[in-house]
Amino acid sequence: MTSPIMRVRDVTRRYGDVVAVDGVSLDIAPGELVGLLGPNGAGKTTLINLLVGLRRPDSGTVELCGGNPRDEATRQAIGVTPQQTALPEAWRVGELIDFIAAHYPNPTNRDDLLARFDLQDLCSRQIGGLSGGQQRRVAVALAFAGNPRVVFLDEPSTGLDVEARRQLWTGIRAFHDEGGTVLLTSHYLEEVEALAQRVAVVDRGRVIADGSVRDVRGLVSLKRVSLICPELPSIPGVARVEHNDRGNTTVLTNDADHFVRELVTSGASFSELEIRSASLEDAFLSITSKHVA
Ligand SMILES: Nc1ncnc2c1ncn2[C@@H]1O[C@H](COP(=O)(O)OP(=O)(O)OP(=O)(O)O)[C@@H](O)[C@H]1O
Repeated sequence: MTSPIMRVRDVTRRYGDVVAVDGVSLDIAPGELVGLLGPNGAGKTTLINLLVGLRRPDSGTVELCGGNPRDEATRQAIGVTPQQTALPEAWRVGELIDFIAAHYPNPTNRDDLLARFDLQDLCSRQIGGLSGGQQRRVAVALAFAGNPRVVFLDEPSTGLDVEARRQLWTGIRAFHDEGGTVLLTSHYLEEVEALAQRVAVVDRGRVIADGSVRDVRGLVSLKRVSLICPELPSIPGVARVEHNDRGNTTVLTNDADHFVRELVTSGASFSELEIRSASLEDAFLSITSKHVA
């Protein structure tokens, strides 16, 4: 079996009392494109920061390209786009690409990089004059300027419209098709589905699911049934039940039709029944509760 290009072993990282990453182990093989999915505060950014050497683990080990991510030699093989970037406003896009590329021994050709991310028309524009979405596309393209082996993208398409997002995906895919390894975080299942083969779901600092995009898709085929039902009977096939203060009950289930049939057959009194598709957040809750159980 090929050695992993990223190897995380029993890693824990705390900030004061907050355990941001809690005993995580994760291997990523060369050429994989992996999506990290998880709700706000799950620990995704911290995991990336540990992998790129910006943070040190409190315990456990992190290996990148067979070395320590804090070594300069290792870092020359990677490209990173953080969640938030502040690009120099007075610089032109082409100047910034050249500046970043100059830090690497064998950088990507500037024209190829611009073409890959459909940025040719912006090359001589000043960064400060670009829209937020255009700046974000530049920030993502910069991760590829050093001709890296591995790229880390933290929420790459935040703030982008559908067209810009697709252009970005094309550039990321082209890198992956040439054998590049990518680890990206996203709140958009659609994005992970469009790009990744593998998804690791992170919640409260732990990897609670790790599988194919199809597996995770299966998790979000859940339906959210809300109703008022003072005495909800026990019905098989329910992933999660929540009651709120206003007397509403929410049920997550893979088979809403079956749930409703059983509810009616039980004779329980209910009102205000409503069925919707579950959100990704719901899916996280459902797998988290299974994980805890
Ligand atoms: N520098 C810091 N100091 C204190 N707490 C931090 C710091 N960075 C992160 N945390 C906390 O660690 C936990 C994990 O945060 P992290 O940013 O890794 O999550 P995330 O999954 O990337 O979230 P989001 O999707 O909102 O970006 C959160 O509870 C966060 O408040």
